[in-house]
Amino acid sequence: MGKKAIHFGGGNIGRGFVAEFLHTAGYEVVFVDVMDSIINALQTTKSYQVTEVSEGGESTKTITNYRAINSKTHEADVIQEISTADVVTCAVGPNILKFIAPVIAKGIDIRSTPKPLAVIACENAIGATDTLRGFIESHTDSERLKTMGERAQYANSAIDRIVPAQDPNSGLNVRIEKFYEWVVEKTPFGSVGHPDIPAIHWVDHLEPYIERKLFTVNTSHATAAYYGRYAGKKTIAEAMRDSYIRGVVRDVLKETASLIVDKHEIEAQEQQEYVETIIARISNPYLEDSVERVGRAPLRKLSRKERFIGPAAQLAERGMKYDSLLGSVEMALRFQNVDEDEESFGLAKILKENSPADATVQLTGLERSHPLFSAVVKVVDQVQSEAKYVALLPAPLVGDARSHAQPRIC
Ligand SMILES: NC(=O)C1=CN([C@@H]2O[C@H](COP(=O)(O)OP(=O)(O)OC[C@H]3O[C@@H](n4cnc5c(N)ncnc54)[C@H](O)[C@@H]3O)[C@@H](O)[C@H]2O)C=CC1
Ligand SMILES: O=P(O)(O)OC[C@H]1O[C@](O)(CO)[C@@H](O)[C@@H]1O
Repeated sequence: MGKKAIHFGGGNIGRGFVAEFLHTAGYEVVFVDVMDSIINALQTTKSYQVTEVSEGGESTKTITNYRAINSKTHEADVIQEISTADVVTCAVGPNILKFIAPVIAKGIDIRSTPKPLAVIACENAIGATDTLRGFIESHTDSERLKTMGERAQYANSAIDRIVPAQDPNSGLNVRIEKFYEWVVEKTPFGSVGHPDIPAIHWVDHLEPYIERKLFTVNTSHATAAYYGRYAGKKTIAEAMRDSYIRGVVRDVLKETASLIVDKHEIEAQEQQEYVETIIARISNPYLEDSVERVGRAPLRKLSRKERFIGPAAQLAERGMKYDSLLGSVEMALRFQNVDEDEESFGLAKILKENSPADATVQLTGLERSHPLFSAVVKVVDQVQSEAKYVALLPAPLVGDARSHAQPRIC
């Protein structure tokens, strides 16, 4: 029998990154999703295309050998597929891991194949597979947990490839950037050995890779998104063409680079080259990437281990500079009430209903005694005060107040 991978989340990264490389590695891919339109499209087609776009032109790959199951309506089928699969991956968003865990737990529990299942969560989050594993274990009988290692092995990963929102008329086809990086821990596979997926860079220690990625790619990308949206830019490329925003992004990256070089064994020169690659990537004019997509889910992005508070907290602990990161936090706090982004409404509510210190605790998870805490409280206070000021103005003046609130943006 051929190799089989079950992939949760047939969205942009699922189709345009994970499935592409699983397919290239010779796996049959079984997509699992809850969105009828995606499942129907995957069930009624035999192939879709992944097109890499860059200055060098376009190059297209055709993805075949897949099936799809809707876990909302066919959970038992998903469980059966997992029981005989080689690999389970997911790209559903870190907040969805708890919803996919029960079905994975059931599939793992009935496995009788000699080789354990390899579980790799492909989310933008530190330790996403560990998080998924925690949820899977909480849905597994305590007696069965003792032998879990015979049935499943779990490895954390870092994934990097910009897949913007797609043209609604493009069906399953995906337009993406050429660059990609998929780094996965190899130690959890021990003597069994890791799955044979050539696109993966297998490493002993993931932390330097995932911190470097999250605190460079995602910190800079989200900074451009939040400053860009505030300045009325539509896309990240447009934001990055603005000399003020580009300068801010560079300042922020100087701070995260100082942490990465100080903490991990990465040379300053190597980090600088990485920074330049990332700036070029996020400035890519061939990717129509909206500031709303890149800024999405601000509550997650403002949380304790994430792209802003994560590095700023570590810099504060080391007595190093973090003020540019605070600027990104300030702009992220202004990503409120954005259409189709539930978290942006949650953010507005938290800021409206809490004191600056309580809002800081709720949003960032920072301990009140942490050296970064009071600086973030000040920023929260500032954003809350602006909202109160604007709320007091008669409606016709609100537009003016907003334009006065943007003097720093060219
Ligand atoms: N788009 C990008 O450039 C990158 C995204 N990522 C990460 O990949 C993950 C997915 O991102 P995208 O593909 O952009 O999002 P997306 O929204 O395009 O795809 C997510 C998919 O998950 C599905 N889903 C939601 N709940 C589900 C459930 N309970 N069971 C099965 N499927 C479910 C959705 O229907 C959707 O098809 C996120 O963690 C993101 O941070 C990482 C690197 C790059
Ligand atoms: O949901 P998140 O954390 O923004 O993840 C998607 C992000 O990951 C990246 O693709 C980088 O790999 C960004 O382009 C993109 O904004």
